[in-house]
Amino acid sequence: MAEQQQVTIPVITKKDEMRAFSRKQKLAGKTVAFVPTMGYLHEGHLSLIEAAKSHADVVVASIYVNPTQFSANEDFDVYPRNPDSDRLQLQAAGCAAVFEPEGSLYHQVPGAGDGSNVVGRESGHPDSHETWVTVERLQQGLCGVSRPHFFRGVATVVTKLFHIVEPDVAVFGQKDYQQWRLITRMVRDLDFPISIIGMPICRENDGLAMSSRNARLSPESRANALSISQAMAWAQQAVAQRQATSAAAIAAEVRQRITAAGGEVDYVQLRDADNLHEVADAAAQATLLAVAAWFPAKDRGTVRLIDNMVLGQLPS
Ligand SMILES: Nc1ncnc2c1ncn2[C@@H]1O[C@H](COP(=O)(O)OP(=O)(O)OP(=O)(O)O)[C@@H](O)[C@H]1O
Ligand SMILES: CC(C)(CO)[C@@H](O)C(=O)[O-]
Ligand code: BAL
Repeated sequence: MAEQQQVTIPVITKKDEMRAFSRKQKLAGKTVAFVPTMGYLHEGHLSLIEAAKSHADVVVASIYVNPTQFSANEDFDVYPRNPDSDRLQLQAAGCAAVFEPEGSLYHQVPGAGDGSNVVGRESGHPDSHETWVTVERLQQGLCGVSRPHFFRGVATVVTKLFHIVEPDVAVFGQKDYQQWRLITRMVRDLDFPISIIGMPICRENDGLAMSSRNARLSPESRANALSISQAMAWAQQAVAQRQATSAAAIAAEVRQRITAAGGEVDYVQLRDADNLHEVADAAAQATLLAVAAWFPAKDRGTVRLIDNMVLGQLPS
């Protein structure tokens, strides 16, 4: 019989214990890197842990499916979860501790329902959580259109996590490109003493961007979702060879290819890769080609996938 692996990594569930753990490392002269996640880990997450190890002495990861970044009609309830496997993966990757908050990270009023602050499910209690961090311009557009509560929830929970973990460095994936730029801007604007590192997208062998949500795709959708990376690869080549550089024309072609493969496109947009301003000519600067599209899920509903490629040079 195969021997079961034991979880030996410290699993910290309380905010004050997490803060004490980090402070203890710092008192011992060590630097702390932090990798926030929503769990159901894959190699993309593990690449962030690897990067974190190269930037600090000690790495802490968090697993928390943050309710406030989901609207009521989104996939909070069916978001994939597997904490046992996550803990073992983090342990094997060399993480020093994992923060898995017990219950809600948000202030809860006894007797005020689940107090989860999921938009659309708020208890409405006057003493529940009411403080939000918004990055005014960068939270608009792209994912901010179909997920209007998303970036407010992300900026707020990342702020809370930064106050709890007190890292020197935090690592984010460029798959969530707008999120990475927004957190970089938030840290600059609000003087967090934290360096933000953005790491490249890890892909499956056939090019699909790794994502926890891929687990919810039907086999047919899994095959059809390849149209996203394939259409982006077409765009990258078209710009490199100057066959097409008009942002509008490239967006239209990418949209058409994904739609033809059965995807419902949320957006296809070309933006300045640094500040996400709109661009007209993809060859005039480092240009982000960003895509979001829905494909049918294997159970019910749809799965929203995001992906992107930079046409040209990445911002620092
Ligand atoms: N394929 C990937 N390559 C690099 N980083 C990634 C990849 N997928 C996710 N990340 C990063 O991991 C961190 C945690 O993301 P999260 O836990 O939401 O995983 P996810 O796979 O992006 O989930 P989903 O796509 O279902 O939202 C984020 O900084 C995210 O950008
Ligand atoms: C940064 C994050 C952990 C905040 O909940 C989440 O948005 C994610 O996993 O990318
Ligand atoms: N990876 C970003 C988390 C989310 O989509 O809610």
